[in-house]
Amino acid sequence: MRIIIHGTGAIGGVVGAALIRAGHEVIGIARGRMLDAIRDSGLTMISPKGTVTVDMPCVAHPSEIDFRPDDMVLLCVKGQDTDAALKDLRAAGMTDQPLFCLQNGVANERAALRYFPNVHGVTVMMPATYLSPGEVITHGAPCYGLFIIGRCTGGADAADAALKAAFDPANMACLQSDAVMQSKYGKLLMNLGNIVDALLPLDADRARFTARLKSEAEAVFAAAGVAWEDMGVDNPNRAKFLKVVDIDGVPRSGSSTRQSVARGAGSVETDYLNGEVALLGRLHGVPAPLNAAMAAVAARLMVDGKGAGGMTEADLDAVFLAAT
Ligand SMILES: NC(=O)C1=CN([C@@H]2O[C@H](COP(=O)(O)OP(=O)(O)OC[C@H]3O[C@@H](n4cnc5c(N)ncnc54)[C@H](OP(=O)(O)O)[C@@H]3O)[C@@H](O)[C@H]2O)C=CC1
Ligand SMILES: CC(C)(CO)C(=O)C(=O)O
Repeated sequence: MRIIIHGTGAIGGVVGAALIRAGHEVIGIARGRMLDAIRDSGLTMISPKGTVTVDMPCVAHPSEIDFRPDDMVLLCVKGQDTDAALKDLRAAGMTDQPLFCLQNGVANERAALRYFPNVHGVTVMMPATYLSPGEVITHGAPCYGLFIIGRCTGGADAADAALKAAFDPANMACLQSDAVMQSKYGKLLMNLGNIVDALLPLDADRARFTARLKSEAEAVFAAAGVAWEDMGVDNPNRAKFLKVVDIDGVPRSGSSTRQSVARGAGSVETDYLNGEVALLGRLHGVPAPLNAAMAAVAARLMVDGKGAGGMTEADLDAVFLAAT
């Protein structure tokens, strides 16, 4: 089995490095300074277990890969980059190989089913950061991360068993689920605070904002008949496999959305997180003004090109007040 990782940032980088360390054949698809750095000096992964550097064969585009029947593809780009990545994979010759979406949100699997028949969801519980080109970190212990996997349409099959067999010995706890999208909807509730984390200074009180976004989303899910599994700290598998621990000298740098803003990535995933709630609300006639407002604020942030932490709690209070 060969494992192709599309998007070697925080998640793809840690997963790729861990799989290579465990002896797997991995090919990364990377771009920009990350691609140059990996080609020049390898990929360095920092974790609570220490620092390792691996050689990761990388290509700049799927068209450079001769797809084989025994390939599996791990999609690790942010939601806003999914459609382009999927089209590139199809044009490059990928057909019915298993595609695993290691992504937040619930829209990626549906997008992938438009192009491919063999689509699997992955709920990613891993506090990872793209530190600099060629360098990623996970603050997860005792495992680097916890992954819930299964066919996105329900059930689990031989491809899920094969991914589990690769992940578990690579210190990435992997649990098969017959209803993986339920855990992904539960994870989505946690990610509604990503944009709040990106907007506010690090010492601000985020909880009162994220609680309101979450409760609005729960009402939308109820109206839409969406079942979800709580993936928060009370989830029994969290305590067993994954704690966020300190690593000397490298503080956890915030949510994946904050990381995008801080890195000047030029786009954020909010339309596929809070925007998913706004979409579902509109489809089911349930208002979701707070989540819709967060998607709009994120879009504005990209236009204005402002950095992370540039909004005060009072600014955000005003946005919430205007939205309701
Ligand atoms: N980071 C975390 O702690 C967690 C993240 N997640 C989820 O995992 C997913 C991945 O997030 P994360 O790893 O943080 O994101 P990153 O931005 O760190 O990594 C994504 C990488 O994919 C690259 N990329 C995007 N499109 C292409 C393309 N067409 N060709 C080649 N490379 C491409 C990006 O390049 P560029 O930088 O140039 O855009 C970037 O290097 C997201 O859905 C996120 O929400 C889930 C749990 C935790
Ligand atoms: C839950 C959280 C915030 C963990 O880092 C995450 O999933 C993300 O950063 O996108």
